[in-house]
Amino acid sequence: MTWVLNLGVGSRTKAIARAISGAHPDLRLVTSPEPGELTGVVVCSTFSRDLEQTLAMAASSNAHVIVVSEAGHRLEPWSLLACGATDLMIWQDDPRPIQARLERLIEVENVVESPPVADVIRGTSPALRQALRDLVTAAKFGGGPILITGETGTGKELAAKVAHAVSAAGRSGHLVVVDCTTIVPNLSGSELFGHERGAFTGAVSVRTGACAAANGGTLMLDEVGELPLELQPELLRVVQEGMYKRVGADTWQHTSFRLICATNRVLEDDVTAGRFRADFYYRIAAYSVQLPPLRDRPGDLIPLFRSFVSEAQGQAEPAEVTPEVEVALRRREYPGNLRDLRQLAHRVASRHVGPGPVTPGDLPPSDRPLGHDSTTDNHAPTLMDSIRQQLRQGMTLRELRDYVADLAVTAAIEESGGSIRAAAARLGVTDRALQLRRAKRRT
Ligand SMILES: Nc1ncnc2c1ncn2[C@@H]1O[C@H](COP(=O)(O)OP(=O)(O)OP(=O)(O)O)[C@@H](O)[C@H]1O
Repeated sequence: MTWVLNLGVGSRTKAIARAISGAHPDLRLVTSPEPGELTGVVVCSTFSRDLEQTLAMAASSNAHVIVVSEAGHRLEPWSLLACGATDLMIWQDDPRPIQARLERLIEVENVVESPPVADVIRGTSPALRQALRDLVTAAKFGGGPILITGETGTGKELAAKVAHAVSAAGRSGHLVVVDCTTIVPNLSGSELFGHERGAFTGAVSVRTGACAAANGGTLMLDEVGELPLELQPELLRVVQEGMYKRVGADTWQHTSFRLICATNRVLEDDVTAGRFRADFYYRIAAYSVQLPPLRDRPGDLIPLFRSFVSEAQGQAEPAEVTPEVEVALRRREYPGNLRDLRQLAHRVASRHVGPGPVTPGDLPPSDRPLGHDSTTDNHAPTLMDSIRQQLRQGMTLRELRDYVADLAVTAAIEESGGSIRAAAARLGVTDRALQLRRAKRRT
């Protein structure tokens, strides 16, 4: 569902909103949205003091907001984008530019929700959703190399598979994955370029390398930060000109593929330290997509655990978990991100016998929390008690929502060691939205 949000009161504002709503069959007008209504794509007029609040609400609902402004109305585009707006457009008495933008956003969302993406990279948290939008936009609507970054186990290889599947390259050729940690420099990149018979000791026959195998498809260089420095200019030539020579050959070969690179390193630092070539880096980083660590996707933890358990047991329905197990899972750390979570779920699946939920005894001893107290969520009754008390004192639903949100903000900032950026990522809002919220609550 797509929405036009008409927050303004002036007749001109309403006229604009009506014109926009006529621009797309799915668009609807709402005047005072509730968080649950902010699904899909939202277009709103800007004449509202509630705009920042709406943007914060939209960010946590995975909704897009295109802010439509009248010509001459001064707005701060960069701060609005930092607050979570998707774009800022000037109303020119023509709904078509807005319609075109909407159609693109809807197309990207549809691809993000389609089985080749959603069934492979599971999860619905705002941080992951944004990364998937970036990935789909680069893969489907851009043509250059894509650099996927993220901590170990965040799904970079899966993301490369998804990018291959949704890009034009996925329709004809194969996805060829090369793990750069396994490339032996003194074979001069035979894995990538192939070699002629007798090119070096052990080259008993001609070999076609990954560049040939990926022709018409996608070449993924996993752990690209480990690619030997001396091979980078040759690969740069392949990416730019589509030409390369097999090791020991005189003749040029032609190839054409989409390059996707993945790394958990900060390549800019490697460039500065001279460990990675700057020209190669800027070529492979035409589009950059950063996958969030699991700690920044708290809403995905339990659903993914449940689906990993059922996957390991060959069950269609996600496994249930008891509240104690849920608390223990939430308090655990996952340095290997999704890989850790999946392996833990598989260990649990080997012990758990259904029907019925996963129980504390299903957690292997080495995966159990230390001590008795940490297996129960002592905060839940306290919060409920305090909500009851506030209700008795006459707090409205809106005030209660703010009250709980304030507690969540405080907890996120505390747990992030005072870092607004990390807290904002955990809460699924932008840094600016969090700063604005705090500033507003202080006044
Ligand atoms: N969103 C996800 N949904 C389901 N499974 C996932 C998701 N992300 C990662 N996984 C699983 O986690 C494991 C690690 O994923 P993957 O190998 O793609 O991560 P990576 O970032 O490439 O890791 P590394 O940097 O260590 O190579 C795999 O078993 C993968 O199936």
